[in-house]
Amino acid sequence: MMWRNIAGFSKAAAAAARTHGSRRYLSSAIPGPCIVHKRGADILHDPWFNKDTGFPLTERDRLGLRGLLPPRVISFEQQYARFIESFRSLERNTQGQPDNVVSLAKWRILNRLHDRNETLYYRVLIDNIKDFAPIIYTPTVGLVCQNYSGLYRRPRGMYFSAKDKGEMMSMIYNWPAHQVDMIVITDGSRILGLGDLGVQGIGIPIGKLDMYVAAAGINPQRVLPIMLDVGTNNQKLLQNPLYLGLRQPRLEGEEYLEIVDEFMEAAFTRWPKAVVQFEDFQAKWAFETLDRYRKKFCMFNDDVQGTAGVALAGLLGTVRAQGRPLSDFVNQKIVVVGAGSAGLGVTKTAVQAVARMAGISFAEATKNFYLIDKDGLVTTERSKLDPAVVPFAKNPAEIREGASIVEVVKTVRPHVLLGLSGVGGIFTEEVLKAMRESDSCKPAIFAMSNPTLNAECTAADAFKHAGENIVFGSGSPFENVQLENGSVGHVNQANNMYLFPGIGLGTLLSGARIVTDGMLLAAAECLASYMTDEEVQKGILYPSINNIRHITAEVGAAVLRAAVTDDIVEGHGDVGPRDLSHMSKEETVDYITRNMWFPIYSPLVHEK
Ligand SMILES: NC(=O)c1ccc[n+]([C@@H]2O[C@H](COP(=O)([O-])OP(=O)(O)OC[C@H]3O[C@@H](n4cnc5c(N)ncnc54)[C@H](O)[C@@H]3O)[C@@H](O)[C@H]2O)c1
Ligand SMILES: O=C(O)C[C@H](O)C(=O)O
Ligand SMILES: [Mg+2]
Repeated sequence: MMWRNIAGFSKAAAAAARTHGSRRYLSSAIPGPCIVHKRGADILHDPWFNKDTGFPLTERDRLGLRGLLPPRVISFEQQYARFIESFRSLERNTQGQPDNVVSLAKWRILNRLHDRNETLYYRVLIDNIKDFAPIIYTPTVGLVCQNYSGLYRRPRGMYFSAKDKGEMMSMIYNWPAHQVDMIVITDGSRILGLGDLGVQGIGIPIGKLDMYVAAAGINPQRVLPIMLDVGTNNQKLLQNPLYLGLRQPRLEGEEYLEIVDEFMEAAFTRWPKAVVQFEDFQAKWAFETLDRYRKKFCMFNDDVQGTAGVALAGLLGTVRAQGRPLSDFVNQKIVVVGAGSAGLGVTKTAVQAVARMAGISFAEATKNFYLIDKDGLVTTERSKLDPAVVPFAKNPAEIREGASIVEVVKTVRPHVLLGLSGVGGIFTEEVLKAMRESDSCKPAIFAMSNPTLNAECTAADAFKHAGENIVFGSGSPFENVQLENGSVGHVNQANNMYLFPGIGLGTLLSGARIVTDGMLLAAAECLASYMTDEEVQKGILYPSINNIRHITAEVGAAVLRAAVTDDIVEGHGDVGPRDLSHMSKEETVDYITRNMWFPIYSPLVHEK
């Protein structure tokens, strides 16, 4: 495995490395120079520029590095092989140890490389994305956030706290990069299904931006993870002497919004062309901030909008998996468990799709959708109904208010059971067995909550109890399941990682100043049509993560073209709006691909 990667290594470098930052190569194999304003040891301590033992002798002379490194120059390929070898040896040495211990050990070795040499780090990440995504992203990133105060060694990203009120406009200039393209921001209030983790939630923007670099080829010098620390309501953290965030309850109401407003103004004042992704905000603030900013700033909420697109692609895939035409989507009965930022985002988007396909009103299109929250089935009988769920509340004459998941499944016999509740194991044996009576010939079960222990069920249990003919998706990765009938039960990772990198990149390269519904729908449709009928009929709804750069280029192109249709593109760099609007679909994909950063060592040129 390792050697296959390394064998493909230099060819991939020549083919994929067309640009490094904004600098174009003279030929596809020769990297353009990279300007550095430091010299000597300062370069070795800067992960953006550091090449460790890889600095050629001439560069060591030019940059004042001679004598600061062991004499032998080690090639990038050798450094790569050395890292992979130490990773494999860590795997061997930790065999038999508890999963959490092994996962954190793997995260640490990758994180150390990240802190030391970003070029090598991103290269090993891109080439081994299937193995490494579960470490730097979901599910291990959840464990990292839970243990962040103990794991903390060096800062990464920026921290804006409630104590910084009035200072943010100047603070934002403390960030060392002149250009920032992608910002991922959280307030730590709903980290995966792990709840309020306060300042420790910074791991999520870091992991998401690592995926931006790996999947979308955003230059790592132009990404910015942001933690908005407005306090925490997590008592355990407040009592932990090692906790690194503000020791106060979360700000609420106007006080809270003033902090977010100030950050948004500061960020867009310094980088007017950046794209901001909101991530893991508790539902009330996820919806409120989306409403507040989406017409004013170039932003989107990944949990609400990215998840909705990935789920819609999965739902359309399940119709194809049944061997039915896509138009049959309007007849699918869908039970959604979880009515928070993700569950509501998914339900609303799926209902809109039904309304569009069937040519009926939104209200009529809700007929086949059943929404369940912590108090059971949501009906109009519920007292203090949250306005956001009102459109989906059922008539209690159909099924009683507060009906349990199993009751709803037994009564409705849904085609799809989709979980976004954050509660591990609530698709119990009884619930899964009830899905055997589904009206679908290929019932679908999506246990989308993260991380792994919060999934509504495991893949193995789903195939065991609901039947071997099901289609299965989960937010966190699970191994495929060997079925008793000799075939393989395919596990789909129904995770917004398939869309957010393309949404961000397509938006950035279009120069659009907002993210429209049309752009988001185009992203979902692109993902939905990515798989062949043959694959979908085998239960494979999403592509392999190994193809993530290709998927992202396609999704990015779809997003950009939708922005052209919406007439909101302003262009990017030398490419103006007219150029964008004249590009064919293939040219758009090519334009997106050429703008992806690829990690190789560029000659460093010192400038004062
Ligand atoms: N796979 C993905 O791409 C993806 C994307 C976004 C969110 N998620 C996951 O979805 C989960 C929920 O995220 P969110 O932002 O919507 O959270 P949220 O807190 O906004 O919503 C959770 C919802 O689940 C309901 N719920 C709680 N306990 C329940 C129970 N026992 N039975 C039924 N419903 C119950 C709550 O009432 C609420 O409506 C998290 O685990 C998150 O990691 C996954
Ligand atoms: O972070 C993920 O893996 C997906 C999603 O954004 C989540 O909040 O669970
Ligand atoms: Mg999220």
